[in-house]
Amino acid sequence: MSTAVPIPAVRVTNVTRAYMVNNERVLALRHVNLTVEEGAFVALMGRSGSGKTTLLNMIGGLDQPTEGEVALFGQVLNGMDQDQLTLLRREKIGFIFQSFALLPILSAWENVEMPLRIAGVRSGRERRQRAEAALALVGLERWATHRPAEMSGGQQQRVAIARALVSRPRLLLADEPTGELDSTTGRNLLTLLRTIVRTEGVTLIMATHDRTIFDFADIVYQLRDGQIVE
Ligand SMILES: Nc1ncnc2c1ncn2[C@@H]1O[C@H](COP(=O)(O)OP(=O)(O)OP(=O)(O)O)[C@@H](O)[C@H]1O
Repeated sequence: MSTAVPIPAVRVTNVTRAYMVNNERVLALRHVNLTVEEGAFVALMGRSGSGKTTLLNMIGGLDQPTEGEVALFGQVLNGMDQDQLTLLRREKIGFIFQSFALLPILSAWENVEMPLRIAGVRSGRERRQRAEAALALVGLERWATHRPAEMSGGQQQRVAIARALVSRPRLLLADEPTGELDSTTGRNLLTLLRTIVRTEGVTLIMATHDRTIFDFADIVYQLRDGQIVE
């Protein structure tokens, strides 16, 4: 009798990424192996330039490995064309950035519904309801009609989290999401993200150099010079 082994959310196998800089080969990642189980909150810690963003970009299908393989939920990304990668990102991944990346002329709910517009959800009513539900998840239901400039940094990042969640992705990728927040707001945001991982069953991979992550993540991997060292 065979026991079913769960398929991990992310499997990175022997990934190397080389860039050419002034005719020199720079290795942003060197033979990285990483498995992330579904529903886990995993942090990638390391100094600036250690390869965190490059690794997140590989996992999100935004960049291709020079060597090695990346698989999401058992689907190998290598060899997919841009259309397939775009579809995979749209359906499976929510992205959160350090700079929030909200559109300033749109209200909170209009920012949050944008991925649904892009994905072709026709019904305005459905988009609105889903955007409001995502805003409620981050505690901003009363801020739906406000524009980013009327909100604090922490609130703007929560809008960005709602936007990342509105398509109900199975994987969230966050690059330094607390980088522009003061430490109390940063801790509140990490608490919220951990709650979302638990209640929504989503998998979260976060790049950070903020050491408070040790209080929140299930597993913290250290990157140094393009390698996972512990
Ligand atoms: N597009 C690129 N072209 C050339 N070199 C790059 C490129 N992207 C990254 N690198 C190099 O790869 C290495 C890893 O960069 P990466 O941005 O992944 O690090 P990081 O840990 O995310 O840093 P930070 O915290 O500053 O974002 C660095 O040496 C960087 O200069």
